Amino acid sequence: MNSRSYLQIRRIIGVFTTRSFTTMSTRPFALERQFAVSAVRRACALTSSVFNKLVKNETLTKGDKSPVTVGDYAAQGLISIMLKNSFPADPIVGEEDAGELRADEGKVLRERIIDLANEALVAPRVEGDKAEWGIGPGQTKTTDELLDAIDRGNYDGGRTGRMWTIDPIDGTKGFLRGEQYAVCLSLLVDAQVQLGIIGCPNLPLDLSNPDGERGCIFVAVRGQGCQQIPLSGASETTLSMPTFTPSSLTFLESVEAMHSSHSTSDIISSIIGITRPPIRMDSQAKYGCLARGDGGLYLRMPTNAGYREKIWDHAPGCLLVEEAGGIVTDSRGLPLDFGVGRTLGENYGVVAAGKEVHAVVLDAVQQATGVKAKA
Ligand SMILES: Nc1ncnc2c1ncn2[C@@H]1O[C@H](COP(=O)(O)O)[C@@H](O)[C@H]1OP(=O)(O)O
Ligand SMILES: [Mg+2]
Ligand SMILES: [Mg+2]
Ligand SMILES: [Mg+2]
Repeated sequence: MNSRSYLQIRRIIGVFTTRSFTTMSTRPFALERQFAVSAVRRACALTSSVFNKLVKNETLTKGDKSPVTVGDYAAQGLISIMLKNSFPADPIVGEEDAGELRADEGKVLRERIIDLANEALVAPRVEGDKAEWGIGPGQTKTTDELLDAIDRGNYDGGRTGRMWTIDPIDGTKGFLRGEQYAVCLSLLVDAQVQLGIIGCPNLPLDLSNPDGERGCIFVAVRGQGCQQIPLSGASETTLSMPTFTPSSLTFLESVEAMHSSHSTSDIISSIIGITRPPIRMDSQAKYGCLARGDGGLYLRMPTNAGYREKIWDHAPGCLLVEEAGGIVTDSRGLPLDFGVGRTLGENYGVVAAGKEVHAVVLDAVQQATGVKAKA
């Protein structure tokens, strides 16, 4: 072997060794996780600042009668712009679209949303932020760029490939009341949630100390556990659901009786023998609370046959709970299917609980609703 071919072989071996070492030492979805924490932290800062300055005419009512604020639009635009810079090939299933903002009547709202999104984009980078994600000084966008970014959330979803879900403000009614809401982001690959993250700016780090520090991020990567990070800092705590017995359960449910049937939950609760009152809370913050042991059960029982649950309302939270050791199914006992499209399809509700109690709860749900178990 001449010295040139020897060097070529050494170079190939060198490259190969370096590559495999990098792959081995980097956990799957490490970059996506770092990105997601950064994007959700920035969006939480945006929504908190909106709440403090929100005025009455900055909220619209959508076709389904639900409210949407300048904060929802600006936060979706911000995350979408960051995604376009970071993972340009990945499609997005986002809750909001810019249709109403493009019309003449949307002009005032539009200008306010551009200002909010640009303010959030140019905010100084903090540890973990990367310039190539399109954030930091000088990274402003034009009106058209921002509206297009919001509309990149129009992907139809489906069973194959990578896709992100964005719910820029989940629990908009809670947000408007100054109570709980969440900024929610997830990454699905072939309809399986691989990364889920929920930022809860108003949630106490410890629910038993409501006057203590507020603001939590919950994040999970499949196979890597579920962590809580204070919104104010970087330290992480790994969460694991404690063991509950059926009678020691406290359940979590929506504040809004239109979103989840309180009366069905009451029946289920009396079948199980739960005596404690439910913790009522808006948004996917409930999934984060469940993952960290604030109550051992989250029930979401349909109120009208026509409503279809959206994938952005459950994908991140579902992974948080599973990674903390819980089980999430519908009332038939089937896993939630994130591959149907933008919705979960026909609505069989959501039953999320610790693994020791899930079977007992499911049985009670089926007794109360008449839904049959499916293998
Ligand atoms: N009729 C409905 N049934 C169930 N969920 C609904 C309904 N209308 C809106 N939602 C969505 O329920 C979620 C809030 O749930 P919760 O009541 O648990 O806080 C939100 O995603 C909200 O949309 P939005 O994101 O627009 O607020
Ligand atoms: Mg909404
Ligand atoms: Mg939502
Ligand atoms: Mg929303």
